[in-house]
Amino acid sequence: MSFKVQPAAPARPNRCQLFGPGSRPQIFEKMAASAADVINLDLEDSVAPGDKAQARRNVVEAINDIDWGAKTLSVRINGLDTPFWHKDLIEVLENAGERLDLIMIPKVGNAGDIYAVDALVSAIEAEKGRKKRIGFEVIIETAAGLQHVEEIAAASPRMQAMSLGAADYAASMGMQTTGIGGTQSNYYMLQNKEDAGDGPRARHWCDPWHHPIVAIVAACRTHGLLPVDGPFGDFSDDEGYLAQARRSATLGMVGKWAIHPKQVALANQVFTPSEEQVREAREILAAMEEAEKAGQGAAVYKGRLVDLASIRQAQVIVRQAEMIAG
Ligand SMILES: C[C@@H](C(=O)SCCNC(=O)CCNC(=O)[C@H](O)C(C)(C)COP(=O)(O)OP(=O)(O)OC[C@H]1O[C@@H](n2cnc3c(N)ncnc32)[C@H](O)[C@@H]1OP(=O)(O)O)[C@H](O)C(=O)O
Ligand SMILES: [Mg+2]
Repeated sequence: MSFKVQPAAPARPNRCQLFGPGSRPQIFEKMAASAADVINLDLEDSVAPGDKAQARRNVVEAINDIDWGAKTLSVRINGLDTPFWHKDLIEVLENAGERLDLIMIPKVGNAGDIYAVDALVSAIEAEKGRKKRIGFEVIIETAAGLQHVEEIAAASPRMQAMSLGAADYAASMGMQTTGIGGTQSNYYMLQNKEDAGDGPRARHWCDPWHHPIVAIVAACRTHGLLPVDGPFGDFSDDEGYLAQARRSATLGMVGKWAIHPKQVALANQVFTPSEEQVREAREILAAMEEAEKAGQGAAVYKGRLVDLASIRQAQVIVRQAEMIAG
């Protein structure tokens, strides 16, 4: 273990973030009634340029008037390369009440982007006498964002979470795909000719999102943030969504976006530890307690080795379950 102890991420559930365009106020009450842990009211890419001003007014009204219960409430502003982002912040933070929790900053390229938003948010908070400090979540969805992922994670004490935005990431990297997340038909390994013999050569699907996911998880875990998987665009493909979410959960992410309400239950299913997983984790902790009493650092559980690292792994699952249960 390094001398610097790994900081804990914010202790709040973040299994599913449900998005809705700020220009579509008819769905806001439905978003509030959903089972998502986090709500993202969008001012960015789901809102046409001509609708930005009205969308800001809709979002302010929704923050002030709708009962969002215990959900984390976030507004996604426009990118710093647009003429919209400063007005998003000024109009929302000057007019919305203390119910707002987070600002989501898209297409972040380096720590300087966070510094700029932090400076403006700090000035508005001070001027308006806002009591609750607004937190930040960011989207890693450009080549520059990925290159600077660690400095971005460390950029401000306001930072709480980081998501992968698969669509803009693919565009920025020049990837040959128009899909938003999931398996890509042309990204495969082909079985050796010799191994296939006379039969057809098998294809093994690779995961084009693996590298950015691991980079985001490592940056988040180093600096105490929540790593989150972004959108899966084909909302008619539940199996595809589940497969993507399971890969992200296995790699350490805590949740995934929903761009349609039917994806909320799928995310909650994957990112809530199952009773079986929790029981097994508790049994491992009990087995290790017995081993420690007997002066041993390792034990056998269901025919396999468990040791001090197994305690830390099991604690991740038990803590997740306890935090979700409240
Ligand atoms: C890719 C990058 C991104 O930016 S992703 C995030 C931005 N995108 C969005 O915010 C889109 C959010 N989703 C929607 O706008 C809609 O869900 C839709 C357009 C995808 C589909 O809407 P539609 O109304 O056609 O869908 P129906 O199946 O008819 O709806 C059924 C029912 O649900 C209600 N509904 C629809 N959407 C939502 C929602 N988001 N939340 C809550 N409820 C919703 C709808 O009103 C219907 O209700 P009913 O009539 O049954 O009462 C990323 O940055 C990257 O780069 O990767
Ligand atoms: Mg995007």
